[in-house]
Amino acid sequence: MALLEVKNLTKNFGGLTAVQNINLEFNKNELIGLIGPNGAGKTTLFNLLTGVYRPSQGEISFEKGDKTIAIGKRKTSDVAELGIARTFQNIRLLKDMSVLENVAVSMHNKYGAGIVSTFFRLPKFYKAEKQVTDKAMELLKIFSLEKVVNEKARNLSYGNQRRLEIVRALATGPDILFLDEPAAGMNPKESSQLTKLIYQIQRDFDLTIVLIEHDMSVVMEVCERIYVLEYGKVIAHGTPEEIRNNDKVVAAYLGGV
Ligand SMILES: Nc1ncnc2c1ncn2[C@@H]1O[C@H](COP(=O)(O)OP(=O)(O)OP(=O)(O)O)[C@@H](O)[C@H]1O
Repeated sequence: MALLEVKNLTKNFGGLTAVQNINLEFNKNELIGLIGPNGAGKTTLFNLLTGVYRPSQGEISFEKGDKTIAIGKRKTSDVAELGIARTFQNIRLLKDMSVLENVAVSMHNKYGAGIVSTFFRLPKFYKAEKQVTDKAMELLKIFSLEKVVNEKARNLSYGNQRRLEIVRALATGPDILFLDEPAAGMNPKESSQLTKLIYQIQRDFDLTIVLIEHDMSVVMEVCERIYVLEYGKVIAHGTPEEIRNNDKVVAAYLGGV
């Protein structure tokens, strides 16, 4: 059974159909690429899968324990709490908070000590605080951000801001992580380091990762399966090898690469 399954998903914006009758499946522990030309509907699909947009038609179901949960009508915060995390194309950090605070805020729900113990600073509060800090530091180390924990997020380099975004998403303890162009704006060295990290965290954290990425070297190197979108429709899916040799894909997207 797939971890997340999409059936006949459609999203209309007025007269424009951004996502049209899409069917797809993401399995547990898979690293999946989502590619396609500009305007193909990739971000709209992410927004549908994470509760930002309501589908015009179709179903999204998520397996949680032994339950199948319909995502289509849930709020973003509910979807996140179920174990579906994401990053955004345009970085969305708490820019005036420190790196550590950015991660701690993401973890808040998971390790929250409750309003009473927080207010009266009961032992439970300090225990929860320490748990949050330890866990945040552990994650920040994986992304080589441990030396900048006290910096304001706005002062980080662009590459580090992108990495912090991923740490914040990971800090929510997701089952599935959607990364919207994580290597955008990075230089080739940063992008290659990030590729290795994505590969590593998918394995170490037992995660399903779905990646939108224009950098073909990243997608082809790490993804086990790839879906290709064009004009809101899935025009191909398969292994990197199959996608590389698919005539429709070459014509639509890879031709110029
Ligand atoms: N909120 C919205 N209102 C109206 N049209 C929208 C909205 N969001 C997206 N669209 C349109 O839907 C289509 C798909 O856009 P989307 O951003 O999902 O594509 P994309 O594949 O992510 O593109 P890119 O690679 O450039 O980010 C585009 O024609 C876009 O203009």
